Amino acid sequence: MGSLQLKSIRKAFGDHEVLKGIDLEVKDGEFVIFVGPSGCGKSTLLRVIAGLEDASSGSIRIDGQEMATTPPAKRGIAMVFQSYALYPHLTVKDNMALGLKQAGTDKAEIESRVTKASSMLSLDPYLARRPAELSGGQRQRVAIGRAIVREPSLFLFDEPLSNLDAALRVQTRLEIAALHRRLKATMIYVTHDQVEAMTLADKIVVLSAGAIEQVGSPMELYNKPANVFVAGFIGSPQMNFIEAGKLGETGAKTIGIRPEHIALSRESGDWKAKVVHAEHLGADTILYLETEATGLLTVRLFGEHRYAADDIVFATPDRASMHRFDANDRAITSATP
Ligand SMILES: Nc1ncnc2c1ncn2[C@@H]1O[C@H](COP(=O)(O)OP(=O)(O)OP(=O)(O)O)[C@@H](O)[C@H]1O
Repeated sequence: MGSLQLKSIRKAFGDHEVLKGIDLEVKDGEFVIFVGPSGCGKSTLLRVIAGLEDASSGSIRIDGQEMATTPPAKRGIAMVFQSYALYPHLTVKDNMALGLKQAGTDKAEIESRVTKASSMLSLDPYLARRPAELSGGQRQRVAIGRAIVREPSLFLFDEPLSNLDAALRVQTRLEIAALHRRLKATMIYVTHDQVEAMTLADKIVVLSAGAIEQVGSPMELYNKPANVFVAGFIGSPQMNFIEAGKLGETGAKTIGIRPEHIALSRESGDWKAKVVHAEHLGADTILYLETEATGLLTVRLFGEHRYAADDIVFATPDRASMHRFDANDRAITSATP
């Protein structure tokens, strides 16, 4: 079990209100990811759920039980930090077992849980080592193992992969996805990484300045962003925003078009443009264009292309994939599907 309900959670540090009334439902077994710009309150929200910070007001329920006065150790939560927070003088095995020992768990039970977690995370060869003798990825697996042995109803991850290099991030990301499938536990995860958010989450929560902008599955957020903020935040490279008037569009203030929804040709198309810069990434080509009609435009083409700076090209948006936003930056949803 591990459902979570947050109602009107507020948190202020002095007169700085960091969380401005958060309402959120997380179902048992869901993988929920918090994303948002630096300083928007992601870590604070996670810490409030864990009980490491008290909310200024609001209600936190885990499996229906109010947690406001429940200390962190009694919430059935395990938290995995970016910094691993392992004890340097203890072996891997003792680091994993420590929380259970402190809780007075029976020796045989500790042995059995540590053995199970260690085999799940391929840590068996390292059980006698100390953290300093491990790679960053191995240390993070120990931190995850220490969380698993507690058999929590809720796992909280605060940017667990951000200290790892690119290859290890991918590997550990796949391990976390497999772990979620296997444990069927509820996981709440903070990240800056779009790929982590899009690939791991059942549900993404987009936060901005202490408030929720939108909650939805990765594809809902990509295909149907509720407002300009979410449209610009989800997706890389970022969506292009064009003043609707420039395109002769009435009834909208801003038109959004993703870089991957624009076709390019040397011969003809809707908008004549000059290539300002070309990034050849192998699988993709990212082009930055200057157009008279729309101003700066980013285009993402799949595969290799020979476009280069100063080339004259023609860009044509896929009109069916355009997003329309009103004067309040909210998405205009068409009446007809
Ligand atoms: N203990 C504290 N005392 C005062 N202000 C704090 C404290 N902890 C966080 N803040 C402030 O609260 C705001 C939100 O911080 P938080 O760490 O939750 O953001 P975040 O979204 O996790 O950011 P990042 O992505 O940079 O980690 C920031 O403005 C931060 O300075």
